Amino acid sequence: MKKLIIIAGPSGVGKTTISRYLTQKYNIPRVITHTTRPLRSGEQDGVDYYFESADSFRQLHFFEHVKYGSYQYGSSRESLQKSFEKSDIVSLIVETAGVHTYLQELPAQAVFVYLTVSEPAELAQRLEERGDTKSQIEKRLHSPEFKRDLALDDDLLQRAHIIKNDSLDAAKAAIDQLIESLTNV
Ligand SMILES: Nc1nc2c(ncn2[C@@H]2O[C@H](COP(=O)(O)OP(=O)(O)O)[C@@H](O)[C@H]2O)c(=O)[nH]1
Ligand SMILES: Nc1ncnc2c1ncn2[C@@H]1O[C@H](COP(=O)(O)OP(=O)(O)O)[C@@H](O)[C@H]1O
Repeated sequence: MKKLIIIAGPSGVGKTTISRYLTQKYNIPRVITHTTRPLRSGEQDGVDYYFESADSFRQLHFFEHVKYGSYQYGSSRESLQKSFEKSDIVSLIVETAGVHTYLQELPAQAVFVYLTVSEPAELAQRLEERGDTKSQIEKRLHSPEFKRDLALDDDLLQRAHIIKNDSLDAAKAAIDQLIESLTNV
């Protein structure tokens, strides 16, 4: 059975870090999604996202898409298929509306991982260390989407594997356990 590990959580919590760990340790590819937001320093088109214009974004075939902050984000059917051609287990980073869509549309395949931290105030510092500018951080932290993704509704809470990422080593150990449980069935 194919499995889609859906990773969600607020900005700076470690979604990208954990998905990279899955690729490095388990060869689990990430479904590359599409966005109209500009590249951050260090990001690459086709690796971190497919960076789109408003026009090119409109022409894609989306499984689901959302507006987050000032930009559009979406996962295309093509990208999902491409990842499943490489591996039976793939990961996908989406915000919580996207999680709802996948849990509804692919209930048997979707494995939902929600990352948290004990001190949300630490997230701003992580974003700063990542190299986000002060104005990007301010905008993000004040967006309604960021505030919403600090917690889960009851529906999502029931389906979530909640992993605390205060310590990266502890989070990786929790992910290791999850992967073991998926590959032992
Ligand atoms: N629903 C949905 N959300 C996405 C998709 N791609 C990225 N996101 C979410 O968009 C939000 C903003 O992503 P990004 O600008 O990279 O910021 P970051 O969370 O600080 O790394 C994050 O919560 C992502 O999970 C997508 O294809 N669909
Ligand atoms: N447990 C942790 N403790 C401290 N810093 C972390 C931890 N996990 C990730 N980071 C760092 O925090 C920053 C944000 O992580 P990232 O994976 O980009 O978050 P997200 O994709 O959820 O926005 C990165 O610089 C990353 O190296």
